[in-house]
Order: sequence, then structure tokens, then C-alpha cells
Amino acid sequence: MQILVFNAGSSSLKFGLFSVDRETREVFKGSYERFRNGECDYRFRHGETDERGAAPFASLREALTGVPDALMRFGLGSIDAVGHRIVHGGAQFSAPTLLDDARVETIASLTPLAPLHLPANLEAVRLCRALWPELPQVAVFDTAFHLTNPAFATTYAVPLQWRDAGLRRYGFHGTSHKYVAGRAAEEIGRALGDLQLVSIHLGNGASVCAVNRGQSMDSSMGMTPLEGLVMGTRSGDIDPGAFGFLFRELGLSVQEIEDALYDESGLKGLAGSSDMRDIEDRAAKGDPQAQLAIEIYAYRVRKYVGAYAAAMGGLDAIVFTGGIGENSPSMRRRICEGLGFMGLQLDHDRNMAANLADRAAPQIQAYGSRVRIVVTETAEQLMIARETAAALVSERPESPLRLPIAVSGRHVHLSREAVDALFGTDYELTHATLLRQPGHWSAKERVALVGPKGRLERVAILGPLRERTQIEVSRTDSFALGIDVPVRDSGRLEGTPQVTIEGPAGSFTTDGLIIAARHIHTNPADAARLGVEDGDYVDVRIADEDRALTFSRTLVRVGTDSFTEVHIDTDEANAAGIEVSATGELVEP
Ligand SMILES: Nc1ncnc2c1ncn2[C@@H]1O[C@H](COP(=O)(O)OP(=O)(O)O)[C@@H](O)[C@H]1O
Ligand SMILES: CC(=O)OP(=O)(O)O
Ligand SMILES: [Mg+2]
Repeated sequence: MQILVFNAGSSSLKFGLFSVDRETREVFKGSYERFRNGECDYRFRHGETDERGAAPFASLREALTGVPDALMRFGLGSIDAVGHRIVHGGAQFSAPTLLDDARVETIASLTPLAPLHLPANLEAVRLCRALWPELPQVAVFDTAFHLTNPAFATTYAVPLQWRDAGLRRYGFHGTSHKYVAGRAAEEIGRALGDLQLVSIHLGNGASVCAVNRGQSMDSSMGMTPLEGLVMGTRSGDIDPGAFGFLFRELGLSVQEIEDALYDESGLKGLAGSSDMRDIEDRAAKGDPQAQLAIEIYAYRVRKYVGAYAAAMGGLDAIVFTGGIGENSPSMRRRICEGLGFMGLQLDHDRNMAANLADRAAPQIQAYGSRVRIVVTETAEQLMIARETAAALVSERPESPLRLPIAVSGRHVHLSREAVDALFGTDYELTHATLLRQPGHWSAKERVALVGPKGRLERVAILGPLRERTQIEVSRTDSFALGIDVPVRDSGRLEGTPQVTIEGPAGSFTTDGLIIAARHIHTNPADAARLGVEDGDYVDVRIADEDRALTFSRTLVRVGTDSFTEVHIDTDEANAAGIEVSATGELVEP
């Protein structure tokens, strides 16, 4: 499948054509940037060709119109779908979404939350819908990755009425943070779920994200991409008291203040240029304004690194990305300076020599530095291509038989009585992540399971609370515990073995330990399309090339608003060669 990807940022238009099959390959890479009086720089890469020059586009929106011609010129007409970076998805969009009129409208209504970005993002959508009305278009949201942030990180301490009107923190650059965190974990050679990482995206827009064991916990941008770091033209953090001062003392209107904070502040406000290359050149020549701008920029980033290490209660690695993070060794050095007290020490030679060619992710910490320092190119377009392909598989109406497979790790469903015993009376679990099944969540808290032969640590708790506690493990886990566990449908707990659950406030011994029988959740509409009914047993085929497998006797469970997906456990996923996600199909009886 060939996917065209648009990434309209605040200062550049990046686009790419990807061939997505089992592997994702970038066939064509293009960019338009440094817009100035009537022209901009462009760069096109295709096979051996690497072409640069000036194009007659004064703005990013004009540059959009150049994309179809560019593709045509390289003979790249065949496109199956378009993926768009959409900067703001509000609370409405938690995953990549196939665009239709209604969804485009919903996104347009979020424009006040990202006035610098959404107009250009939507312009790209409109252009593609006009050019290729028959092609599916998918939106991939910057905000989606951060919807796992806990309420204490997303809530502003303002009146309830404002919060009810939608004032809350979201966070951006999610596609980038998600990619580079994964890339860093891969480079370090540990599971992302084991790492406490700070991801530092320094482009024209810039943000820091606390990626706590694989999930975004907090990020420096807020309701809009204005909060946080010093950026090319944006102020980042500023005392909210400034608004009253600017209004009363300088007579500025709300619009004037906002325009200046978005377009005339940051590096541009401090030193007259939004481009770090210019600022570094001038600082090197002794320009005091440029030198101060660099110091402020680095200091702000360093403060966030410290803050997020504290927020997560630990730090294993930081990862630099974005135009500045990737290309400016001197900025990386300034940011890392003085962080030796928390075990973070840069190696100056490695920092200078960092080479990111071919998706490399070099480590540039000094020998003995407890915290790793990784540099890597971000790959927003690549991620968008992958997520677009995945969204098409799960949403495409003409292929209703593709079933998303969800792999359940070991977890517990607790009763009120169990929560009281494990965490203290009336304790409320913290909802850390929303699961795909409506109303279901996983908690921030974890428990341990104890059997005669061993313990399983950090076992997830899934909500909502239930009448009876149920503990779901795999066959492999049952060996580790030393308990003979039966395979059962969820809720059929009579005669199941006992296990002890341990929490911070005490332990709780109960029956209800099962290996969950594989099943399909679905809703009446999808069930009708699939031709199945509640209580049916069906066969689901996983078409992995190396380990293709058919799961027979899979129970169908129809719920009014269930999200259609097949639930299998980790042993079953391993047997079918599923690493992260997959889809399956019903085998016709
Ligand atoms: N070699 C370099 N040294 C310092 N800064 C650089 C270098 N190359 C690019 N940059 C900076 O990266 C920033 C643009 O980052 P980028 O991620 O491309 O932007 P966008 O957020 O628009 O995608 C600019 O400030 C630019 O000056
Ligand atoms: C959200 C944001 O600031 O994006 P960019 O860095 O592309 O401007
Ligand atoms: Mg960017």
C-alpha cells in the first residue's frame, strides 16, 4: 500500500510517500521550509536523487499546492491513502481516525486551540479531498499520545466553570515523542515499559515529555502549543499575570497579546530570528542578545528535565530530537550541563560526533553515566504512514472481517473488598489509561501475585471494580506461581483456585484465578456484519507469515457498545508471532 503523508508544522511542510507492507519504506521525502519574501527552500529525496533549491512559495499553505506536482515530476502517481498530521484532537480523538465530513468539522472546531497549526493541517486535508476524492484520508493526532496523562498533570487550577468549558492541558508532538521513546528503548536494549524516559523534541515548536514506562505522563505543552519551552516564535511559559499588565499598561488587546506570544516571541522575540542556526552563528560572533537567547533556551529545557525526573520518580534516559535536538551539539551540551548530580553526564566527543544517518540513534553519555543520552531523528511521517495503514485495516468498511487482536497481559479485576484490603478502606484507584472497551481503564497502581512457587510483580489492575475479584494469568504465569489454573470464560469462577494478591496496604487471598478463554468482543452492528451471535464459537485466523495460526473455539460476546476486538493472552500471542498488534479474520465455517 502506498501512503502519502503530510506533516504541516509551524515553520515547515514535510511530506513523504511511503510503501507500507510488512515493512514501512520511505519512497519519497520532501520538504518546504524557511519561508521568506515570496520564496522558500525545498528539498526532494527519491532513490539516489537529493535535490535542493528555492521554490516560489511564500507560505506553507502555498507550498501545499506544490506537492502534487512534485510527486508527478518523480513519476509517483499511485497513492492508496493519505495520512495527515493533525496537531490538535482535543479530548475527542484518542486514535488515528478515518476522515469524513463530520470529523473534519469537529477538527475545524478545535482551531482556537491550535491557531498556528490547524488551519494548515486542514488545508492539506481539503486539498487532498479535492484532488483525490476517492482516497481514504486518515488523521493522526499530536495530542493522542498524551491522553494517558493523569488528571493531576492535565488539570489547571482554575474555576470549575472554566474547566467545564474545556480548559485543560493536552500536550503535543505526541507522534514524535512516541516514536523517539520507542527508538531510544530499542537502542538501549530494554523494554520501553521498563524505562523512565524524558523525550526532548526541539524543532520550531518544542516540547518535553515524561514517558513513564511507555506512557506519556506529562508534557510541557498545555491546552495550546504555547506553554512550556522557549520556541522559534513562541514564548513558552509566562506568568499569567502578564496578561493584565499588557492590557492595562500597554493597552494591548487579547488578539494582539496572543499574536505576539505565538509569532513574535521565543527566539525571535529574544534575538530577532526564529532560526537556531542564525542565533548560533550570531552568538559565535559575540552577539550578546543571541548568547542570552541560547542560555534561556537551554535553561528552560534543563528545568523540565529535572522536573520530569522528579515527576516520574526516576530517570533512565533522555532522548533528543527535532531540528535543534538532532543538529545542535552545543545546545545538547548546554542542556546536560550541571545534571551530573542526577547521574546524567554527557561525553563531549560522542556528542560532537553523533551521526544520525540511516535512522541511527547514537548514545552520547559519558562512561559511567547512569542516565543514558540518546539522539535520534524523529520520524513523524513514518509513524503517520504506519498508523494510517493500521487505521485503514481497522476502519475500512468494505473489509468487515478484519478483526483487531488485543493481547491481554496478566491482570486483575478487583472487588471493593479487595481494594480496601490491598490499598486501604475506601481507596480510589487512579485511572491511568482508558482502554478501547468503553468505560474500561487500567489503573496506575499495581499489585503482586503470590503462589507457592513464586511471585509475579507489577500486575496491572483493570477497572471498573467488579462484584467478584478475578485474576487472569497465562499458562506460563501459572507455572511461575506454581498453581494449576483452569481455562475459563470471564465470570465463571466456581471452583477456581486461590491466590494471594499483595498491595501496599495488605494482602488479599481469594479464589477467581483463571486463564481467560479467548473471546471476541463485538457490538450488535459488527456482529451482524460478521454474521455471528452472542455465545457463538468461531475460528479466527492470524495470517502472520512465519507463524500463521488459527484459534478455534473463540467465544463471541456481544455487548451494546463494545469495540470489536479479539482478546487473547500472551502465550497465544507468542504462539502466533504477534509482537505488538495484529489483525485476524473469521474462518468461514
Ligand atoms: N545544524 C543545525 N544547528 C542548529 N539548529 C538547527 C540545525 N539544523 C536545523 N536547526 C534548527 O531546527 C529548527 C527547526 O526544526 P524542525 O524540527 O525542522 O522544525 P518544525 O518544528 O517546523 O518541524 C530551527 O530552529 C533550525 O534552525
Ligand atoms: C505542536 C507544534 O508545536 O508543532 P511544530 O513543532 O511542528 O510547530
Ligand atoms: Mg516539528
